[in-house]
Amino acid sequence: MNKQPLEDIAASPSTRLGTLSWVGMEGIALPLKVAGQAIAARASAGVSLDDPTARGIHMSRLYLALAELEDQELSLPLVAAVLDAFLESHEGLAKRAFLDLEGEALLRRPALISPLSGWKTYPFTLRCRRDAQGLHAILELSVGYSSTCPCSAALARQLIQQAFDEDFTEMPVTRESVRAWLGSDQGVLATPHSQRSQAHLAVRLDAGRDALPLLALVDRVERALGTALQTAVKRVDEQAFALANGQNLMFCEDAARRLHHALRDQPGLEGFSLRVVHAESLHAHDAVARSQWNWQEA
Ligand SMILES: Nc1nc2c(ncn2[C@@H]2O[C@H](COP(=O)(O)OP(=O)(O)OP(=O)(O)O)[C@@H](O)[C@H]2O)c(=O)[nH]1
Repeated sequence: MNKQPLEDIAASPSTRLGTLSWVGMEGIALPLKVAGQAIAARASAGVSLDDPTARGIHMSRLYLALAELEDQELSLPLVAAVLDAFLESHEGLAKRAFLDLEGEALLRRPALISPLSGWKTYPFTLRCRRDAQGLHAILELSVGYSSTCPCSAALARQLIQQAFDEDFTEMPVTRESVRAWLGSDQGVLATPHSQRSQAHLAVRLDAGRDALPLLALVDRVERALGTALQTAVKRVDEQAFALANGQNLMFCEDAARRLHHALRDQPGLEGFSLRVVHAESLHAHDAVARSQWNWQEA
């Protein structure tokens, strides 16, 4: 073992002077607890280098401070404590500290009708910064849902009406014959197109609130859209899903407006930006809508 004192290059003066806006590490593997579940996450940890003469920051001090996040439910006070530790361990070097945590929240979601449930992942990134003004926190979250095209539904209904006119020329039409026709393939000879869709949210959190509103946001978004992707599904659930889609026909504009209003009603948000993406089955391209409230792109 080397008994000589270890040279500390980071502490030596830099030959080229200059401050740096961000220095740190990206892609650090880190176990987190989100909504009660242990998940594998990735952290980006950094500080500003505000001493123009200092050669480097102390990467190990940032890395070790992350251990605080390991076994406790992820919350804003916890992140604030880690960012404070970044700054305290870089006194005289850094005025701003940064921490991004990226992972997939794992939530148990109930079936629509049956007593079953299953797991769904929701990709998220929590982007936090600590500076002289305090803590700034942005939560990005993606929620999948189903969207059925209202135009396609109207066109399909028109075809069904035409088929009815052609098939029922004889009068009188009986209730039984119409009922049998409706239950046949001929009764639903055209179906609207629907697609798996994504809502991507970025919300600026009120740093005075402790809990991360991840579960509350997922619940609010899925309720507003009405057509959440399902986990465990029996036929009774599939039928309820078909009904939910029929009752919630949506262009991407409709989905974006629904979410805008739902997020405006969510307590603890200081602003948001949202983007909905309908991966059209009609086209090989996507239909996209965006909306913001009290938001400036970073
Ligand atoms: N600043 C900096 N360090 C790097 C970089 N790449 C690797 N490191 C290494 O990160 C390691 C940890 O740095 P420090 O936190 O300063 O380690 P230390 O000097 O043993 O720890 P302290 O005594 O707390 O300062 C060092 O061995 C550096 O060489 C880099 O690009 N910049």
